[in-house]
Amino acid sequence: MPASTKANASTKVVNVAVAVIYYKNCYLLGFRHAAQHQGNLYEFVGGKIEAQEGAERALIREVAEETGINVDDNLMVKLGRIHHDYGDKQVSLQVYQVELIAEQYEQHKLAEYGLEGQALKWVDKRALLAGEYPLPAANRTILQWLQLPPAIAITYPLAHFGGHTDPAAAWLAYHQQHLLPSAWVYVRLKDASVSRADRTITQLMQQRPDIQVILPLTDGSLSSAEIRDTLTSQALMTHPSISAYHLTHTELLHWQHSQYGQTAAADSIPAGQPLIVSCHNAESIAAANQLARMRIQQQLPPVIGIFVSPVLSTQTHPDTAPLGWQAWSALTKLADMPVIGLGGLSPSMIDKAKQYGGVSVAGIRQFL
Ligand SMILES: Nc1nc2c([nH]c(=O)n2[C@@H]2O[C@H](COP(=O)(O)OP(=O)(O)OP(=O)(O)O)[C@@H](O)[C@H]2O)c(=O)[nH]1
Repeated sequence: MPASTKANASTKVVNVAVAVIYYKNCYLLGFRHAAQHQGNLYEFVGGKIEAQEGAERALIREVAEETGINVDDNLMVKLGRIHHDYGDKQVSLQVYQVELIAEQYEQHKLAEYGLEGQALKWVDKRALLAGEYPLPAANRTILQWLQLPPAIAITYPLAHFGGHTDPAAAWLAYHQQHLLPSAWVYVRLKDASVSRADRTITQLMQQRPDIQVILPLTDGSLSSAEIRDTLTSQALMTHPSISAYHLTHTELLHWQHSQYGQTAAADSIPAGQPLIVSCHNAESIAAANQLARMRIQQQLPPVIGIFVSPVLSTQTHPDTAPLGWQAWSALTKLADMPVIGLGGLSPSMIDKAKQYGGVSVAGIRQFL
């Protein structure tokens, strides 16, 4: 690095394109030379975005320069953007997932060194996510993003079982039977009392210890501080099956506009888990980006995804006009975190969602 750049090292933000290259469960890592910034650590392939160069072009160039893999025609799905201050250097990472085709993987799977002499390694996703390969601190958020599955189930409302003498028992029996093995499930029981909902969710997690639960922070009308004050609720919040807390669009905007100021409002969002947020428009995506930046700055578990909805029309919200794939795609470009499609979708639409800029699809009927 030239001396003139060093003088501004702490203030200048370096824009970096990062490629999470994978084939099935194999992920490509490079190893940073000891003399490099964040040296002696693994990294995803990538490098600085040149002036006048977009992130995707930079990524194609860097991948070709560093590995010889031509990803010009590969589908790139944006995962998000991370601003990280290393103290000696500030970086803004624009992170994309790049899925190789079998032929590309076969051609490059035995390469031990890249074109710049750096060591390369294909690693198993499970070991990568378990932290077996030390990466720069900014990459912690990327590993959390990569936990998101391609499909997320959302539970039926209690009213769906209204014809039963004990709707909560029927809700429990149905979901216990129908959730797929190891499913991620956003558990909504907003039409039950909070204590009843929390008891039922706890029972579901006991009966199905394989599932990963996304837990609503509130019942949608009260602040998080006012609910979950029973022992059951407190135990629920820290249950090992909880993968993320969920904030609604309204809660997100409330957080942003809080009369107490953003720091106090942020304190009302529990620190312990990653967050998933619902967004319907550019305004709420901007708020989600703001929340995500704050979580990273405060070294709290990040915002791992946003539901952007409704993509298509749904039976549950027949009066809400759907965004349609094009408008949905335009919204995904604004997000600094992975986007999950919701509204009128089925698990088989994951490839279409990826083409339009999302990483996962979610829903009720087709997912249970
Ligand atoms: N390529 C890559 N860079 C990363 C990752 N995570 C991360 O924080 N970075 C940071 O992003 C910057 C990437 O810059 P770079 O690779 O083009 O440049 P460098 O600092 O290694 O070398 P240079 O300044 O001599 O060109 C570095 O500061 C690096 O620490 C990652 O996963 N891949």
